Amino acid sequence: MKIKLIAIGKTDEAFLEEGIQKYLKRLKHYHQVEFTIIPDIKQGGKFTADKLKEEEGKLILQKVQEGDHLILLDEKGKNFTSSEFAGFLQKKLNAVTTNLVFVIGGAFGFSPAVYERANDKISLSKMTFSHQMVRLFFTEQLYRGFTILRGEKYHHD
Ligand SMILES: C[S@@+](CC[C@H](N)C(=O)[O-])C[C@H]1O[C@@H](n2cnc3c(N)ncnc32)[C@H](O)[C@@H]1O
Repeated sequence: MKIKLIAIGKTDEAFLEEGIQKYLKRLKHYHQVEFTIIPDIKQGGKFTADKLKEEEGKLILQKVQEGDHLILLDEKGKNFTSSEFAGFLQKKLNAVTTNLVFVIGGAFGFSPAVYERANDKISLSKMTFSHQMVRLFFTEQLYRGFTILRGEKYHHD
């Protein structure tokens, strides 16, 4: 089973890309994690927010295979401490036999179709972050989660 992380649009800041790559590299020691970027919709700036979410949603759902366990990163999702998130991750690793797919929405979030397909919604904070920054925050939290599960000295409660 792979862990997949999907985001919309190229990471636009070198300082974010550097951090994301740093945690993806560290994650290799724990699990197979695949990061996929869905290219921005051409002329998307001319779309309404709802239309853009709908088109992005179609592309997101094309990447999700039948049976995949789809978890949305969403500011209105379940809130965890990092240790609780590690527990959530462990439960998914035990129970899910298909891919575990985490998705970060586009600048306006997700379409109703994506919400409908989702198995879980998790939040990193009640605050809203840019979809660019969430990539870095989440890869770090995923890494932190694995270190907690292994009892390594990275996280200190
Ligand atoms: C700028 S936010 C979208 C905000 C909002 N839904 C809207 O109406 O515009 C872009 C994406 O970043 C992710 N995101 C932002 N803040 C988050 C948080 N606190 N926890 C988890 N994901 C977050 C979500 O995937 C969200 O769809």
